[in-house]
Amino acid sequence: MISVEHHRAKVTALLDRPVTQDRPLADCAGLVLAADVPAGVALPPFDNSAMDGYAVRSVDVVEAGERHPVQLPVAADIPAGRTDVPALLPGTAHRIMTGAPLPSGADAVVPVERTDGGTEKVRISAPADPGAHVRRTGEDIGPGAVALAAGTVLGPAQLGLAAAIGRDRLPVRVPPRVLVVSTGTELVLPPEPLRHGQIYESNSVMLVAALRGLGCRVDVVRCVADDVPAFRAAVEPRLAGVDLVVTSGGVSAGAYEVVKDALTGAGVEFAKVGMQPGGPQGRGRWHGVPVVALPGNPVAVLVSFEVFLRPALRTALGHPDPDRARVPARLTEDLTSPAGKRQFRRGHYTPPRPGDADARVGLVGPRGGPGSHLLAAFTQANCLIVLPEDTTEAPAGTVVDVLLLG
Ligand SMILES: Nc1nc2c(c(=O)[nH]1)N[C@H]1C(S)=C(S)[C@@H](COP(=O)(O)OP(=O)(O)OC[C@H]3O[C@@H](n4cnc5c(N)ncnc54)[C@H](O)[C@@H]3O)O[C@H]1N2
Ligand code: MOO
Repeated sequence: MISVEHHRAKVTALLDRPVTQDRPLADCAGLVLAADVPAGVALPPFDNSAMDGYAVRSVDVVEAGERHPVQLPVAADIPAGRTDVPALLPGTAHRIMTGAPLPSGADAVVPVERTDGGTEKVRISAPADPGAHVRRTGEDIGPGAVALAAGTVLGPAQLGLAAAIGRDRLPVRVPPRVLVVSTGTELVLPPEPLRHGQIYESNSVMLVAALRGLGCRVDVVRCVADDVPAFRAAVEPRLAGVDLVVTSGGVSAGAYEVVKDALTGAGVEFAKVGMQPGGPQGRGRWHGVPVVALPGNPVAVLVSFEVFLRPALRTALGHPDPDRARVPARLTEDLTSPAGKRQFRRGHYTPPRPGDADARVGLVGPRGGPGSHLLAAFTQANCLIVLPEDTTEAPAGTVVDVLLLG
């Protein structure tokens, strides 16, 4: 039996060939930036008004007040987008809109609410300090500064900044193209009615959703029979276009272990990992393509994804924090776990509240038993409870680690 860490390191090494690509911004959300991006322009690129109002010289409105407004001729109108802005002469005002360039000679903006809104001449009833309501060139980011550093996860704000500095593409770590293959002669797809002994296929649906959630492009081959020639015929022709194959089923100790039988000796190693669920696992390369072979039980598939594939893929994608958040929590029920195996139980975590006796530790209760077929219970879970290899009993009240599923 091999350890969770050993298998995880092997799976991570299998995927650690980052590919970078320049992509349109619209296709970068959630991905990781592969290189520093310098600001091509300053932000703001020019001094501009933060308010709809009047650009003035602050010295011209020093005396302005509600009872004694200062009247100035309005010499120009500057909507946002005007590129030929005339200079402001002493003793005059320019009507100006938010985002419009501040005319040279002006050093402040009086909001329209502090004026009578005139267009020929304007009565100004409040003074303005130098710099009032002016957004200075480079105040947000200076030209040439690193706007986004390599390793940044590109969310809406980061993509917005890239657009604002004039980028339409960014260099990103490219998620792999994955082929998901579910195996099992018992598997059928709706609308076919179930005959006794058959079940509806669900593993590939989970894997496709989980992989797409990481940005992977995913193809799928569902319900491959437990027959080695059938498996080869279904998968081999599709290897050329993919960076990773993820299979489910056919890896344990039975008489018809199609994935194990097809890939043993062909570059993929199979082993029992000291964990529950997700004991039987395989990984390696087949015709040079990385293969991760997961067991068939649905809960084992999802737990294996969480423990091995998700962190390995996030590492390959350059995420600074490939792992789920791990927090302590107090068990609300007694749990048991097999000796020598790390158990990942599906749980529901409630964070601590300020008034709680122990405000640092939340509560966690199991959802369903340890059986790796209990998928309905998984849908009620928001975390995995981790019981270490040397734990066989964890009574209610024990503080355990939980992985938050987000
Ligand atoms: N003698 C032993 N038997 C088993 C062992 C063992 O160590 N010795 N390990 C058990 C564990 S743990 C698991 S997990 C399973 C893994 O077996 P396989 O990977 O060979 O998976 P299958 O036998 O093909 O399927 C297991 C289970 O899951 C259902 N299944 C499979 N694929 C799907 C799918 N795509 N959608 C929905 N359900 C699926 C399948 O019908 C079986 O019920 O082996 C144990 N046995
Ligand atoms: O992967 Mo199996 O759960 O350990 O049923």
